[in-house]
Amino acid sequence: MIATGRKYVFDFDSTLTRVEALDVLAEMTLKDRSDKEAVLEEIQNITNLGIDGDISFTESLERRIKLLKANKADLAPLIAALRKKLSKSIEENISFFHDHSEDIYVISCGFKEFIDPIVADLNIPSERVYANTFKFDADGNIIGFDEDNVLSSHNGKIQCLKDLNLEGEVQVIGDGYSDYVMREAGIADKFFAYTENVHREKAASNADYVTPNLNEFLFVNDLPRKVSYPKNRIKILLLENVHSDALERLSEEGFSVELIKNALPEEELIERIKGVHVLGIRSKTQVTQKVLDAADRLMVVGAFCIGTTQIDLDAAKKKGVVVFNAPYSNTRSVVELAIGQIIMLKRSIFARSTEIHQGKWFKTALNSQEVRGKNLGIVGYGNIGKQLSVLAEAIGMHVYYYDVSDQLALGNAVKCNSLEELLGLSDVVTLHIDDNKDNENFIGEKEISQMRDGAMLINLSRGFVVDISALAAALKSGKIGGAAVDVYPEEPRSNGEFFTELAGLENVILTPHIGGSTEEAQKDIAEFVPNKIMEYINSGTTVDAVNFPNIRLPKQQNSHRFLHTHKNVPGVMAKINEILAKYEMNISGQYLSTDPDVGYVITDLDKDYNKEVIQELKAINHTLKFRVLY
Ligand SMILES: NC(=O)c1ccc[n+]([C@@H]2O[C@H](COP(=O)([O-])OP(=O)(O)OC[C@H]3O[C@@H](n4cnc5c(N)ncnc54)[C@H](O)[C@@H]3O)[C@@H](O)[C@H]2O)c1
Ligand SMILES: O=C(O)CC[C@@H](O)C(=O)O
Repeated sequence: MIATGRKYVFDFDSTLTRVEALDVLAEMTLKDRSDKEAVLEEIQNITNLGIDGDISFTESLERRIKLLKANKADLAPLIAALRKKLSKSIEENISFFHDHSEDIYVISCGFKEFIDPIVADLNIPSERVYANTFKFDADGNIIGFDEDNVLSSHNGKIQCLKDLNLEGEVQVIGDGYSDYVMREAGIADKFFAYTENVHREKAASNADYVTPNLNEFLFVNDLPRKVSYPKNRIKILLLENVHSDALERLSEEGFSVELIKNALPEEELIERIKGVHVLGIRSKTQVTQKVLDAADRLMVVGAFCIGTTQIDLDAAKKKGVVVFNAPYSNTRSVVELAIGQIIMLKRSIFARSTEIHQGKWFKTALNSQEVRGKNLGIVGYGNIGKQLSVLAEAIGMHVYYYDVSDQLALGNAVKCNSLEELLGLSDVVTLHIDDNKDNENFIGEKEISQMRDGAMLINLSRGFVVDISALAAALKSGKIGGAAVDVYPEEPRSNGEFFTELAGLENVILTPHIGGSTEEAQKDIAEFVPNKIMEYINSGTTVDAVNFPNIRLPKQQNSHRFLHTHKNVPGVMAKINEILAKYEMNISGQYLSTDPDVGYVITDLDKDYNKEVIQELKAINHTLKFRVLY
């Protein structure tokens, strides 16, 4: 795999290190000066002008050294600071520098006095470091640089590389235009614009290849590297305006993330899903069988909400696509809204408020009651229902609940054995059943007729749960005294026009599916779901996946991890182990999790093995997905 005769020429500042060394030196030497910020800005401007070739490099160097007012004594702390500033992916791939030491050169317009000790840690000896050197006065003050060094002159890197007369393919890796010029002059064969620390447009637009980190560079060159698959190659598409923290978190991890404000219709999603590894959605995007069929790379769907019926979970599983959601992040937000709505409905507040908006004063106690001592009927005693139960009791309500599954009563809440019983008892009925499609028209004409006259209805669960026409009729007739509705059978994909039969009816609070739309909930979701996604991508862990066998995996210890997802049919596990045995793999751990449809086998192995084993494992009948992690 190792290409013979290839030479790698690295830039130093902002490539091997995350910083420009002279900027760091300036921070040190100027730290007690009142004009520090202004001088620092000037130095940085001059640095950038020099890097982009907008002023001659010699001029940039002269001007910066004058402003720096540095001394020999400043170099030791500078070196100590730079040691801590190696670029992240350079640090991760130290073994590349050790294994290829003979073929690696540093050509920098920085200074050997600080570059040599830093790159020595990377096993690059001083004789393969080409850089400027300082001039000092008798007191050790830095007063200039060796002007005879080609690297102190404009485009000096060209001459330096020419003089080296390297054999074989020469690849230059650097962040600046001054690195590209070696390729432009025809002395280097390839220029990789290195953007891990800074993206310089002039360098990137001319590059043969833009590499966001060393892992990508090594991947492209098919060289051994720290990670099996560079994270920048993992494409994440986030829809429906999920909180920007999610974008930040996933981008910081190194993934390539795109954010779109709206949900996409099926045809558009089918186009956009190609090449996407992770899809992030909320409640509006339908991830159908057709979408999943079009998804050629999809590994994970993150539902940035509670509900997951918008996703064909079964089809996803059969394709080895894992789905995560955020089951608790917005629970409290929904509960608080429900409490507010119960009070607002019982006091007819929206009717009174609307009148004043229309210029009408109507002070009355008509249809205005306290909630204290009233009966609240909670249908669906799950995460939301239970929390609401506790808060409603705290404001003096009597709580009754009904759930299809056996749920323990909290506080003094009383369990009802049937929906009819609950409906007949409640002054306010609030729906918190799950988004199971069997719950369609769960509350219709019949159920409404079983409610107390003048009782209120709240729906914060799913739109299809209530027959809207039946509700509208009951509100008009006065059978129902008021309603709060947050969810609708049909909801638009993006903000704009919307119409419902309930619009304009008195004592009806209508909200656009915002039960979980609080800053707190969205921020929490933007942490919870990306963490699940990253855990799965980085380690294979599927804890809390909603459609997949759940398994928490131990940390990989200096091993490669094979993750094999297959249809749960007899013989696959045996076949996997037969192949591992055939290749005499040294297994350090093996984990299995299954459900009736899918088997998920994870094997940790010694790093040295015949790579043909991968092809054989992928070719096993009934394999749904296979990947290697390291
Ligand atoms: N409006 C919003 O913005 C918003 C925000 C969050 C959640 N939700 C929705 O709220 C609902 C509840 O969320 P949760 O986190 O409490 O869910 P959950 O799964 O914890 O609880 C749902 C409960 O409903 C029960 N249930 C299901 N069908 C039932 C039926 N027919 N009769 C009686 N009980 C039934 C279940 O057994 C379960 O205990 C979900 O539909 C969710 O999508 C809406
Ligand atoms: O934020 C959303 O789009 C959905 C909110 C809510 O219905 C949920 O399922 O969590």
